[in-house]
Amino acid sequence: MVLSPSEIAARQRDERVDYEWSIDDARLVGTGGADARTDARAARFALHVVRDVLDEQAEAALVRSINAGGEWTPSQSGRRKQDFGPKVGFKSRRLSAAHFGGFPPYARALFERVCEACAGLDGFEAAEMAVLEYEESRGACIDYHIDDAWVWGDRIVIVSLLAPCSMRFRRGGCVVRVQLPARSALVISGEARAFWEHAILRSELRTTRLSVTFRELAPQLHGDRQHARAVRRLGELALRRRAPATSAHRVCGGWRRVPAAWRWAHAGGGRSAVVGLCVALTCISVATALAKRRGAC
Ligand SMILES: O=C(O)CCC(=O)C(=O)O
Ligand SMILES: [Fe+2]
Repeated sequence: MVLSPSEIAARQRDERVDYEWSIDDARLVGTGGADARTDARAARFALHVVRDVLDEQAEAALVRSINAGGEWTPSQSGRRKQDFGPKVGFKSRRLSAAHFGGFPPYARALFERVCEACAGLDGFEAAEMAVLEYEESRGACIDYHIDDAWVWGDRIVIVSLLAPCSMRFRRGGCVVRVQLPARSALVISGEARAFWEHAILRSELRTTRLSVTFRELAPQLHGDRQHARAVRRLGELALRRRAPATSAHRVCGGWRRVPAAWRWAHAGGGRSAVVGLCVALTCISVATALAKRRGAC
């Protein structure tokens, strides 16, 4: 069923919240709407929210880097995004990293800070970093969804910037509301990741908020021959390995910051360049030989 924006807004207004997720003691607090059915659904719901992974100064610097370093593109439901990761064909279930040039320079410090602050991120290899902007004047929001599990792994890490918001989780009619303060990190994994849809309602955003989401690849992609190249390239260029001294921009730059000629060569133009050069050299030698012969005559 496809709902119009006004129908979605009406449903969102009517939605009852059964539980609030209490950040500081990591448990659900019933709001009075809960009953035995919702209790059973919520029994194994768990999240990890960590306050103040950044201080205000670090947050301001990060927002400056985001705005200075990347190009915003319009996304759904009034959001704008900057996406660093593979191209994902959601219908075809194909992944390509041919144009992936790495995360922007600020990503490494942020990722390391988040890994230090949050438990349970051992072995997390970020394959995508997505920055979203929710501007309240555009009525930005994100509708209920579950992040695609064929491409993304169990853990999703979201850093909230500039404004607090609440994210709702829903499963079979049971709704949990989670407060996300600015500068906090949220790790969605386990049941909350696999079975609960999440959303941010229009009505629960008062001022502009940014979020930075890190995703790891689904484990089955690592053994999938069809995606072997893409997986290797993501592993080499995202965050995991240190940049070789001569090509720091490959890890940290992203295509926009790389000189056009380099970008072209690495995007597949290199082979054509070699062929072009060979043709040109052959033409020059033929022309020179002809000229010599003419001179000799
Ligand atoms: O912006 C957020 O906090 C949530 C983003 C999200 O759920 C998504 O991109 O799938
Ligand atoms: Fe999501």
